[in-house]
Amino acid sequence: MSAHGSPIRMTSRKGGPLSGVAAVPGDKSISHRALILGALSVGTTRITGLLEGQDVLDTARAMQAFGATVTRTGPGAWTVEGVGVGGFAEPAEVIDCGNSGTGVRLIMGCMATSPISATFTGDASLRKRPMGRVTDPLALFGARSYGRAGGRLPMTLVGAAEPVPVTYTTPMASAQVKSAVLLAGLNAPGQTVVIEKTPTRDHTERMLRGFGAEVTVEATPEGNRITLTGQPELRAQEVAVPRDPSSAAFPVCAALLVPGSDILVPGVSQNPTRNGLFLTLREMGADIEFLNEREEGGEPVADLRVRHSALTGIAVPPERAAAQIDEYPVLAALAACASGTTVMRGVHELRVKESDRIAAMARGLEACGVRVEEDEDTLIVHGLGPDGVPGGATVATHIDHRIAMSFLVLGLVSQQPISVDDGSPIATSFPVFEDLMRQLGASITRD
Ligand SMILES: O=C(O)C1=C[C@@H](OP(=O)(O)O)[C@@H](O)[C@H](O)C1
Ligand SMILES: C=C(OP(=O)(O)O)C(=O)O
Repeated sequence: MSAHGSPIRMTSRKGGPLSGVAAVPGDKSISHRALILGALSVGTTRITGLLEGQDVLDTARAMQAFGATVTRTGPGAWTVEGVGVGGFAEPAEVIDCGNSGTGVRLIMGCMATSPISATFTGDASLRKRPMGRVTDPLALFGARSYGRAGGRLPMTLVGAAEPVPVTYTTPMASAQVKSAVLLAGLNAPGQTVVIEKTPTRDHTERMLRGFGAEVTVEATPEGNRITLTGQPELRAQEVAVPRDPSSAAFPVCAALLVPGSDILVPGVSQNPTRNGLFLTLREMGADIEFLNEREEGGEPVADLRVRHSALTGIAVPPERAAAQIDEYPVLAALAACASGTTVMRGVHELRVKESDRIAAMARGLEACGVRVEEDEDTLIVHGLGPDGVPGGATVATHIDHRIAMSFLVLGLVSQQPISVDDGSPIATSFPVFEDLMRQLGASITRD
């Protein structure tokens, strides 16, 4: 599943206002976790609203390989018959996680404390990404890993036959690392503790509790101290996956940029560990109304009414980085059309995503005529104001869905169209992106 086939060149160009309802698909982070926790539970978990993007489909296939029965019963409707904590079978095949850092790192976590081994691989993007950040803490449980230089995939992980519980302070703000440790802790006796200096998305903690595990979170001077009591019996659940705020970011930013636009984006998570972009956009002058605030699938959600707005560059608070980590590419594209400068600091984690997102955005924006500055931890975009971005370039996306979608959004307002060399990775997280954007009135074509 890691082959992307032939590249799909796509182009976006200026057109009329965007209007209508942008019902974006299910949350990717929660979809992975629903399948994984379903596989680790006793009984049949029923999931609705599952994101049917390639990243999540790869996790579904992996759960089958470890012994769970995963069945699609309708659009976004899936069941998982779990094998219980500690019940994973040794897979007979290589686990190919495609483009998904979340998939591979969480799955490594949940097999690391079982007496089985598995070999993991992924596409050319995932094979470049660092896995030491999960295999280091997993080694403390007793797991061993054999990968390529620099802790790269392909990699074989040998699970601990007699795991011990672990107390681990995450060295970087990463929900994937936190989650890998907590999932490994499920099959270790006693209490596994993760301390994180900066809070990151908390779906694993919320969902583990929902599946019946004992998880406590305590605020300490060192940061959040998350304690999991090992070897629980997880019980199958009904999971209604809320819509993905990281996907919502694309139609939201497009509507803010295209003159005359007025759209509604229903059911967007307002989980404080995920809503950083919306706070940032409001500080830039965005007209976003949060309507009908409620709870869905255990997450606070709201319907967003978004209207075209005059935007001003700001310094994004670095402490907000984790809560909008996947939204920096589209924020950088939007910042190019703001008046003034947008400063994004504390963003070094962007360098180890599907691509080096600081470099990919900087090179792409420069090709479109925008002045940027970067250092290891910073991206600064000098906005050209509405109508100021020349465009007229073909941007390299480096097998990165968010780079592709960000430049397709920018092309809706640049003076000349913008093309991306390969839009096929969009299917990893937002398979209906083109249709949804076209229905709103955007001009996005395949060349
Ligand atoms: O746990 C998750 O579901 C995710 C965590 C983040 O990655 P890091 O843990 O590398 O920050 C994020 O970028 C990714 O898209 C999804
Ligand atoms: C970083 C992302 O995903 P992952 O790490 O799961 O590949 C993303 O979707 O932006």
